[in-house]
Amino acid sequence: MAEYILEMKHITKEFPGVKALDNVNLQVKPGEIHALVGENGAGKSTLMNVLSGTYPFGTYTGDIVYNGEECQFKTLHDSEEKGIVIIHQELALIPELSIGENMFLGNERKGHFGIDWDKTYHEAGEHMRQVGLKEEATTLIKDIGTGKQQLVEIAKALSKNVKLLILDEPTSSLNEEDSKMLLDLLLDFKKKGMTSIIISHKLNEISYVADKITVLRDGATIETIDNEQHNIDEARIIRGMVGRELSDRYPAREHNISDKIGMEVSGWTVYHPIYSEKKVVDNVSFNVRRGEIVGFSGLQGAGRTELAMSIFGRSYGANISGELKIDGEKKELKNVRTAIESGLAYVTEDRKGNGLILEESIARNTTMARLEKVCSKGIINVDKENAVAEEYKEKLRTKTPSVQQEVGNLSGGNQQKVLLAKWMFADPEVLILDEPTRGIDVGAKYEIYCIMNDLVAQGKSVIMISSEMPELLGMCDRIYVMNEGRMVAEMPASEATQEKIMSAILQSDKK
Ligand SMILES: Nc1ncnc2c1ncn2[C@@H]1O[C@H](COP(=O)(O)OP(=O)(O)OP(=O)(O)O)[C@@H](O)[C@H]1O
Repeated sequence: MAEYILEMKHITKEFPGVKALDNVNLQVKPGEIHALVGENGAGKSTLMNVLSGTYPFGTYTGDIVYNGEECQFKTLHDSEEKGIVIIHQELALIPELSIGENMFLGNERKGHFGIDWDKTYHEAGEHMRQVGLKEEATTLIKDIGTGKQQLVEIAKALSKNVKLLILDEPTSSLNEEDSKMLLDLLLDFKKKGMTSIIISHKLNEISYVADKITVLRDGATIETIDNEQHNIDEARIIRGMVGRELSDRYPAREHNISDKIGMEVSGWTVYHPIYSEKKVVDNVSFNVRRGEIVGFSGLQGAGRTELAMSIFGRSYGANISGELKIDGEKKELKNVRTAIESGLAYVTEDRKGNGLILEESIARNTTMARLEKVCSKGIINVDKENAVAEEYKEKLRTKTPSVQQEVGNLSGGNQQKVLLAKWMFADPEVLILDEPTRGIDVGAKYEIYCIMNDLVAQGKSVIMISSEMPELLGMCDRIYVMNEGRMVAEMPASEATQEKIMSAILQSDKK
């Protein structure tokens, strides 16, 4: 057998104005789990898109040798035929179709009279068993959580006879339990001889699963570290990624919490927009002071996003009741516009669905929530708009050749930065951040934390919803815990631990 199952040699790929990959090399041995790490915009996704034929042969330079054979993939289908399957950051499943239908979409199991449904569901069931997915193959995708959807994608890859599985940030929207399950599944596949490449910003997960770690920086290969030989710690990976030591993950802050309450919510109840009997948020009360960062912890489905969105101008839910006060004054925020005018901002976890217009420029997306701030006499002052966008580009170190670039062309993490810029420019008094560092590299995370510190230093209030407990513990003054739509605990961050938070959740489950 050849030493390497995959060799990518001298790969260079350019987009207008950006050299996304500059002479990149990657060597992967059969049966290993190979991690690709690097800052946002380093070129990780682009490299995998070259490999999978998403960027066809001819649009890049360099060679791909797979199983000893030189490959010139023109489509995704070409690479799949060789057993190379890529699972993207944003899952490509169709919510209204069943697990089985999704699994064989475009690759249907045919009988004499069209699709053979018995065969479809039988085979789907087999692959679901291989990934430990305990559901019926006829269950609709929209009725299962993200963790299980990710397993469906992997089962789908198995149905295509995958030999080299590529996962682009597979755990970014999974909770800790689902992430662990997925990583253990990869380790299990490895024992059976499968090769995987995994892109992730979660360095603890990389240290846990990866045999080798290749670091990309600014479109170039920096190094490949052997985790088996050296048992790599996170600090070592960070050094490779950002080219310097990052001694502290969370910037220090002078605690200057005022007695004044910035926002107070009492008895907040929200019903599901379609299943009108279902309470998604149940009689929740909380507050955040000026100068304070308050964290919201909980498992997926705890109702935190729904709570935040329903407060933010009734962007979610039906039959919303409860009282909301901003700076002691009772408010009725009937829509997003009144919410923004009342000094509230919500940075969504779903940047594509809710936050950004991908076909628009970075500049327009930055000013969108408060266009009037760059208008004179009702007309947008383009110079002013560009200057604002430039300022935030510098502040957040957004990687782009120009603020005129369409947001859709940015890497995932850089899109997140534009979303943050948009809401910072809105200059809110109360800022709700929903998973603000998802898909963000370690260096940029630090910068986002610094911005949060700046905001509270100016006397604003910040609420952070996060599924990463270390981040909540590292950044917040106070932590609320939600479970199944209810508020189940509140504690000062100084007294909080991961165990205490988990036990509050588990205790409330028993009630
Ligand atoms: N279609 C495109 N048009 C123009 N530029 C692009 C396009 N796709 C990617 N780029 C640019 O190429 C560079 C590499 O992007 P890529 O998505 O590969 O980064 P990444 O390492 O995967 O980042 P992240 O961790 O944020 O997902 C970025 O500067 C990005 O803006």
